Amino acid sequence: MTVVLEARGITKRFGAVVASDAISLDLRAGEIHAVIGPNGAGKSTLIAQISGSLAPDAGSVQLLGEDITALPPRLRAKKGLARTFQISALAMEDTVLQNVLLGAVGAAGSPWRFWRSVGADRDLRGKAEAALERVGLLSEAHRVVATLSHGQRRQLEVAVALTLAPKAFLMDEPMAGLGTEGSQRLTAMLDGLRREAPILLVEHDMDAVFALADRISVLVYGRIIATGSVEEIRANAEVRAAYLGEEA
Ligand SMILES: Nc1ncnc2c1ncn2[C@@H]1O[C@H](COP(=O)(O)OP(=O)(O)OP(=O)(O)O)[C@@H](O)[C@H]1O
Repeated sequence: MTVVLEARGITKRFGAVVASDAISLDLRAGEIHAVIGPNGAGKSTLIAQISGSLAPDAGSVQLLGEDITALPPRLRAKKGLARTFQISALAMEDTVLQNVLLGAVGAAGSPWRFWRSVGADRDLRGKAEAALERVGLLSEAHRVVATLSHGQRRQLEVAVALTLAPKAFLMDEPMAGLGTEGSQRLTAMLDGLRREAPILLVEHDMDAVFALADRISVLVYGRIIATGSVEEIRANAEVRAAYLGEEA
């Protein structure tokens, strides 16, 4: 199976803390690969190094075989590495459609055109509407973002990311703060999204992880102690002791 994204030997120390201890993992076409682990295990630090907001002390990141370790986040995003849910980057006073158009214009590489002519740019508008349809928000296109539910905002963030024609998604706790219904709706949406681009998913909500993940990697003290299917991870004694056990 095609490896889309690969981290090799990612290492990061903060003083005496080894937050990433030679972490290697890959993300393959069509899959959702979840990274789970207790608080402080190093999940956010790992995602930050893959997305480029934090430089590793050692190791490399490859996107479709290209070494992107030295690229800043913006250039990684341009190459198709789409990070969502980090901090909401939505413009709350603008409409749903305007937010997606802004993303589409950014992807087209000419933001200065936005306020003058974007409304007339059919190609961009078509891309924005297709992205909204994909996440189930087309009917809300003219609503102001501030009036959306948290769950709808997450859907909108995915729509903005989709305008980049992503090769891979990095998702950091998409279910955080959502109620049961919102989580279920987002889970259903992410379920289909993996066909467009594979998803590296950091998530505390184990219902969502077990429902979605093709593979799970378990991170404990900066080290991956196991990678496998949902069944393999559930049955793994070391994982149960280190992580799942404490939740039971
Ligand atoms: N900027 C920093 N400076 C110093 N230590 C840090 C820094 N960022 C993270 N750490 C430490 O690195 C370790 C991993 O933290 P990280 O936030 O990556 O874990 P996490 O698995 O994402 O945790 P959580 O599930 O609580 O979000 C922790 O011991 C944390 O205290």
